Amino acid sequence: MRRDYQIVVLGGGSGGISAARAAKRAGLSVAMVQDGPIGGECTFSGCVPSKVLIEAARQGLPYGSAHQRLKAVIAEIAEEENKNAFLEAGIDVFEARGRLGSEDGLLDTSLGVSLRYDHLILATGSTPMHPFIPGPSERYLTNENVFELVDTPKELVVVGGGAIGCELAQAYRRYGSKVTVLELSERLLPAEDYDASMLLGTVFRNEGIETIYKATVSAVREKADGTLELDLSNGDRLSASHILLATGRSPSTSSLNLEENGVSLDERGYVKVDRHLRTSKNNIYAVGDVTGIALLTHAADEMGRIAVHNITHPLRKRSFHPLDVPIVIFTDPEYARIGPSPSSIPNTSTKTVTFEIKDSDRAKITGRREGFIKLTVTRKSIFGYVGGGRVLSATIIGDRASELIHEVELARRSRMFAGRLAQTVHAYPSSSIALRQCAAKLFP
Ligand SMILES: Cc1cc2nc3c(=O)[nH]c(=O)nc-3n(C[C@H](O)[C@H](O)[C@H](O)COP(=O)(O)OP(=O)(O)OC[C@H]3O[C@@H](n4cnc5c(N)ncnc54)[C@H](O)[C@@H]3O)c2cc1C
Ligand SMILES: NC(=O)c1ccc[n+]([C@@H]2O[C@H](COP(=O)([O-])OP(=O)(O)OC[C@H]3O[C@@H](n4cnc5c(N)ncnc54)[C@H](O)[C@@H]3O)[C@@H](O)[C@H]2O)c1
Repeated sequence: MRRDYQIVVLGGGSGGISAARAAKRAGLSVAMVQDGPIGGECTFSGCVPSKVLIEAARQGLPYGSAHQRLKAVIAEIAEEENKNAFLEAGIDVFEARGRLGSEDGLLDTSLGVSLRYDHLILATGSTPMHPFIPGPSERYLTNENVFELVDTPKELVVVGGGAIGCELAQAYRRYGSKVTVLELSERLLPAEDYDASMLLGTVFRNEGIETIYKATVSAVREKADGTLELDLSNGDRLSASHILLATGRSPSTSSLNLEENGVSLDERGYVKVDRHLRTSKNNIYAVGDVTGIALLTHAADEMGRIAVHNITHPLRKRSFHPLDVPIVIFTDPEYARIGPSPSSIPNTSTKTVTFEIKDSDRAKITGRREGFIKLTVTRKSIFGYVGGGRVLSATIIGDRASELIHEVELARRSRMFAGRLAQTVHAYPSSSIALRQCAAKLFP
């Protein structure tokens, strides 16, 4: 059987949902092919369950109640985003695996139905990367099964001190697990700001989370009582009841017939796209994790809309700008960044001012004193540093960093004079006054 559509979206996670809805809004006939529940990783094994656990731990709930809440929140979101809701919205849904067909413009599905498309949007996401560790691999947890745990792990070893590792290590520690983080690099969040990483390392130590740097697991043995014994690359040994792998992601691009159909992949297997999100094949776009660009839900969501816009407005294309995507890591204190990564900022043509959160009255009131804001500005064309210059980037670690970052994002996006942040009246005693105080340091 064959069906015809203007747009076919392969994958029903954050990127696919956004693309399918945008295509429908644009009045196109659209089908989504999804081999699991609509919502993908974010809803079922990513943002939503992890953030419920983190927030419930912050509120002091016991793990059992947190786990019930996690299930309830997922169910509530799935209630709004499911096959029926999409069908009602006029989006055909095929619950199937899809792959590019041998004929141009054709997607084959495991249901035996082939879908002819004018444009295809790839949104197949990514899966956890599994480093090779000899041992009982069926005992290794990833984000795909860790949220199924109904009891707190007694002794949890988290392999990888990146976004997932840091968020979950802290959450499980707060539920009472003995937690050890193993990180290959010399610090937590190695891609992020050095000082923020040092601060988080101190917070982790104070909370009783052990951190072992420049180390990984080289082998695991399961003892008769079920305990796991871990050999570390530095020669040490650890024992644990559970191991969680959080060592990065692999793109879901194998067995899609992509290269056979002219869609180029990069050396890591991610789909190569140009700034308009078009692949090396004219009528195929890609959005979300599968592009390897910014592995975040809000990035996938934005990419979905941009891809559809570019398909429907070929003469007025929009670009996707990864540097305009905020990064937030929901540790406590929260970490947030907008703009170029700290290591890529040239310090010859920029100025950075830092404000310690402890110096704000809000911090004195709440007692949440840890953290800082770093604001980096660059010269504005013609005006140079007049008016404070142009906002280039910001790093915030501290209470409510996840909220504060968006004000800087707006300033950056609108190429605002940084001084406007210092001129803007902020309510006393809010957390965001700290941002105004930080910007004021541009005018000593
Ligand atoms: C623990 C964790 C916490 C996270 N927390 C956050 C957070 O707080 N904020 C944030 O912004 N991001 C967070 N992320 C990242 C976020 O979850 C992802 O960036 C986002 O879900 C990617 O969306 P996507 O649509 O690209 O892919 P996915 O959500 O993976 O969707 C792709 C879908 O395509 C389906 N699929 C794959 N191949 C095929 C095929 N051949 N046929 C049919 N269907 C197919 C898959 O089953 C999948 O459901 C987190 C991730 C993890 C793991
Ligand atoms: N709050 C959020 O937005 C959020 C939360 C979680 C995840 N995510 C997304 O999910 C993606 C994946 O998260 P992640 O934490 O798996 O990846 P990551 O890239 O953030 O971190 C992986 C970490 O594991 C380390 N590592 C790699 N191999 C190792 C090994 N063999 N032994 C020890 N350490 C090793 C790396 O040095 C790195 O620090 C992130 O890139 C992020 O975009 C976002």
